[in-house]
Amino acid sequence: MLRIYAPASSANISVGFDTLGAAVSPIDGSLLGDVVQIEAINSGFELETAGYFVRKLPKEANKNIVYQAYVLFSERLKLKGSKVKALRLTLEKNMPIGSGLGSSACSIVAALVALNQFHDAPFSKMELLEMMGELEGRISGSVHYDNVAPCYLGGVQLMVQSLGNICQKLPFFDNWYWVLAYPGIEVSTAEARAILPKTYTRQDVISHGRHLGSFVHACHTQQEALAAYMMKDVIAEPYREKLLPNFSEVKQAVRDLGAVASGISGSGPTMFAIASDLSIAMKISSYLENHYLQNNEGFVHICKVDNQGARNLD
Ligand SMILES: Nc1ncnc2c1ncn2[C@@H]1O[C@H](COP(=O)(O)OP(=O)(O)OP(=O)(O)O)[C@@H](O)[C@H]1O
Ligand SMILES: N[C@@H](CCO)C(=O)O
Repeated sequence: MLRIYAPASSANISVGFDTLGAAVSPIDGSLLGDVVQIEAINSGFELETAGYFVRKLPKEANKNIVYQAYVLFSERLKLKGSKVKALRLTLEKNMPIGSGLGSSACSIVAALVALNQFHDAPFSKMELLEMMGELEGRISGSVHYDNVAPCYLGGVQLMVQSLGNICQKLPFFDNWYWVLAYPGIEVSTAEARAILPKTYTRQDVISHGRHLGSFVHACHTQQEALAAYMMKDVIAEPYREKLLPNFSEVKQAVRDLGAVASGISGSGPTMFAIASDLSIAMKISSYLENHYLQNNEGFVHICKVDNQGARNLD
């Protein structure tokens, strides 16, 4: 029996819409992600579901993205001249849906990594990642890798999507704490994408290029202050902030508490704030608990970048 854990991720990092994403793990050692278990059975295929957020999943099994991952994996395996084994998949759905923490990515990545290992790795990393992107595209309406890539491979990933590589790992700042606050409400990624403009002004395009280029340069040259300063979003945040409760007020407050950067995690409603010091991260965490959470499904975690990505639990 195999048990694969796939961690939460924070896409965009303000400055890299659809092109940057970080895998994250709570510093208290708790697991923030989905788990997929796979075991051999005598014949056919079975899907079981468990976990706190299972009640939020579609009732029809074939709408569960884990089922679709199984179908896609089987089709691709057939193209390689092999057949899928008889197996039972169990999804432990620990991640809230529509959270901005890459919930569907966690399920997709855990399922495909488990299926690949169970069949003795017929697919390369990039082949598997391409399938992950396809499945993520079915959910959000367009293929984007900024959750699945870090969730699968760990670290902060830049989507290069060229010359045989979907992504490459960026050097980052080991001392940065990510305070992630999920308010407990749902924002659909597809809807949060639909409200974005179809075109941007030349000024926005120039600003975006300058911010992203400078951010990547700052990561490579380890200029922490420059990287934090460049974490500005002209593509999504101005149009999405209305989907988040009191976003601009809360953003200002976490800045006043010492966050070096803050913004929307993925398509929201989770907010992230970055602190280079644990005591500041703790102050921000308690502020967000008291001022950003909307109900008792919400939570705040102080995290660091998870450099491992998807992994075996046993
Ligand atoms: N295993 C699964 N996990 C999460 N969502 C699933 C799963 N299977 C099917 N879905 C459906 O996919 C959609 C996920 O929506 P959406 O992309 O907004 O959420 P998300 O992946 O949780 O977003 P985010 O990346 O912001 O966390 C929902 O309609 C949900 O019912
Ligand atoms: N880059 C995607 C991430 C979705 O989690 C978006 O912002 O729509």
